[in-house]
Amino acid sequence: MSLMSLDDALVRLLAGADAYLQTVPHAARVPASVPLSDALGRVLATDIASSMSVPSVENSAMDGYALRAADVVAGGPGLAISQRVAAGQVPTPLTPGTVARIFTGAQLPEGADTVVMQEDVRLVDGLACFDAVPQAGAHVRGIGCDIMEGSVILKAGDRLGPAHIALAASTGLDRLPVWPRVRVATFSTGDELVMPGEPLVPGKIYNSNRFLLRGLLAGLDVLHTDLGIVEDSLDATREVLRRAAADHDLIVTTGGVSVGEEDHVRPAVEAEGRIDLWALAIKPGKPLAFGAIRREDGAEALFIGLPGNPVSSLITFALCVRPVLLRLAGMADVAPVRIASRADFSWPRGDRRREFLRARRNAQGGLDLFSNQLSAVLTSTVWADGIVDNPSGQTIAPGDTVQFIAFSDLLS
Ligand SMILES: Nc1nc2c(c(=O)[nH]1)N[C@H]1C(S)=C(S)[C@@H](COP(=O)(O)OP(=O)(O)OC[C@H]3O[C@@H](n4cnc5c(N)ncnc54)[C@H](O)[C@@H]3O)O[C@H]1N2
Ligand code: MOO
Repeated sequence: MSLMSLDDALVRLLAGADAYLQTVPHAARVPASVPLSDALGRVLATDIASSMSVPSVENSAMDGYALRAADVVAGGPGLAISQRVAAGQVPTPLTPGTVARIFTGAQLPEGADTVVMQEDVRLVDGLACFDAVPQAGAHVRGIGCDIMEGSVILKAGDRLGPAHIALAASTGLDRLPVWPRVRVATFSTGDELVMPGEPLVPGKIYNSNRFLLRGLLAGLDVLHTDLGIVEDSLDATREVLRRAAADHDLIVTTGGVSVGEEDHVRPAVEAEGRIDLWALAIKPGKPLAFGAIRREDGAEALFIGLPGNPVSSLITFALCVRPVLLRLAGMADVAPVRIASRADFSWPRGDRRREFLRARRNAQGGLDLFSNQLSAVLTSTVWADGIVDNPSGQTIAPGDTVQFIAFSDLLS
């Protein structure tokens, strides 16, 4: 079997996602305007420019006294306190030669250019006395020091996290335009699978991949339909694929994509659509399949078949399904961040395939490696907090620099 490089496969997968988006009827790709409280995890459909500056008026960064720096004489007799401004109040212009008592976030009186924090002010007979002349402009938050009116604060394609939504809120926006959620159907194949809670009769194993996919998809904020376990037969697999294609953008399966006679997924996809690529030069995850399933109306749903070994499922989801989902959701930049890191382990035999080794950051700033890297050993994925992206044939000695991808960047 000839294996495709991951980079080539990603080009094809993303081209497939882009081509799919072109086939979606215009009416189904209209951004929805959602309230901020529903925007978390959604992908922004347009750039957002702020209609106001933040802050919109000069205000104080400290509890203290607002004044004109030029009025202060170090060790002098002190200045009268002419007004008190709390946050939310509107001050009057500052009487020359006086100070205003002011609190954090309160608007600066016209004529004041500086705030002195209260710890640096002595009150003597009701006058504010200073031991030093403050630097003009100190502790003043200028108009627009966070956001200038008209500037772009959020970009089309941004995935909206808590900070994005808070930034929009700070400019008074109460709704944001987002793309529709991607619709994903999943099923597991394998007559050996039973669900947790059921008795484990001889020959069976528990279905862990179902929960893996559920969790991974929940983290990506898609509309997920879990079609359960499908028996190992060509007809049953074809029937579920047909059904799923009708109202989903992407179908993801686990298991049944290798070369055994009981691996019905690829033949079923070929019968109901087409396979565009199969088998990658990566370990784990070699037998990944990508293609499409025909719909009755002539359009297609995308298909990705993940290998059944649980670690292979997780790694191929992270490396291949996630970028496709993010692209379908409206994001341009879908590559995870690789961090150059120090290996505190040795890996004496590189593989012909590019390897993704389960590793964990240690307190010394290096990486430790899980002792068992078999693709059936799910324990490795809980122990690890990311993967080392190890090129084909590469051995690793302690102290070598390797490329690390954190699960936090890869699984959500
Ligand atoms: N002769 C060859 N055999 C295999 C090859 C090969 O190139 N030649 N490739 C191996 C590699 S690499 C992988 S990865 C697996 C992938 O096989 P499949 O995708 O067809 O998956 P299955 O055979 O159905 O299952 C593999 C393994 O994973 C377990 N499994 C499956 N589904 C689940 C699930 N939902 N939850 C938990 N565990 C699951 C299954 O019991 C098997 O142990 O093929 C190799 N074979
Ligand atoms: O590619 Mo398989 O996923 O190595 O075990």
